[in-house]
Amino acid sequence: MTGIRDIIFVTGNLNKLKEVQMILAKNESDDDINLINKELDLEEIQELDLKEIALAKCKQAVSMLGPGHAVFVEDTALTFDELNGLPGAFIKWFVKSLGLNKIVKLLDPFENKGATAITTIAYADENGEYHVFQGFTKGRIVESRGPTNFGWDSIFEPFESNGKTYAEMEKLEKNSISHRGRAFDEFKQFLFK
Ligand SMILES: O=P(O)(O)OP(=O)(O)OP(=O)(O)OC[C@H]1O[C@@H](n2cnc3c(O)ncnc32)[C@H](O)[C@@H]1O
Ligand SMILES: [Mg+2]
Repeated sequence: MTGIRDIIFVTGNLNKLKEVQMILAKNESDDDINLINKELDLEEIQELDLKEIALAKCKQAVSMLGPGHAVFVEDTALTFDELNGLPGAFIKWFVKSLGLNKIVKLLDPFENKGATAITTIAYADENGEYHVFQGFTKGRIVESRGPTNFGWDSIFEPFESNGKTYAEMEKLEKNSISHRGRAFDEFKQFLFK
């Protein structure tokens, strides 16, 4: 499919929105997305299955917006190697209730500080069909370094970043290796295939 398409992104997270706008700003072809942000209060089901969470979020968005729109949501998780998939999607509540320093301390008993950042995108097309895309970035949990304005950016050091935390990286650099950047690579491939 070619041309400009209106796609609604439902999120209340401005940091996320800014990254997604940057990621989608330039396409390889003439195709383009006109990204429309809607801030709807979506309930997040308590689940470990990331695809189920994103799909449930997207279905809620569709029921609030009505049929006929192309709409997507994304849900971002952080899993620790030693905690078998946790905190996963619950990372949001860990950041809110514990704060970054206590999250780092959770891993004190373990030598392995390995973690994986995962973005799951759930997209409902104009015909009401659902599609899911994911991106993964591996790294490790470190003492907080860099600005702390975006979630757990300052305690996650990707293996591909030459020792920088996400928070210490330029946005373009982060997007080029990030969980979000990779999930949107998949999404764009699907949209413009
Ligand atoms: O409205 P939505 O899109 O749901 O936005 P949210 O802030 O609720 O986001 P999530 O449900 O995906 O929760 C993910 C948590 O991880 C944080 N987060 C998301 N992407 C991140 C990134 O790239 N780097 C660091 N923290 C991130 C975010 O601030 C939340 O605390
Ligand atoms: Mg959320």
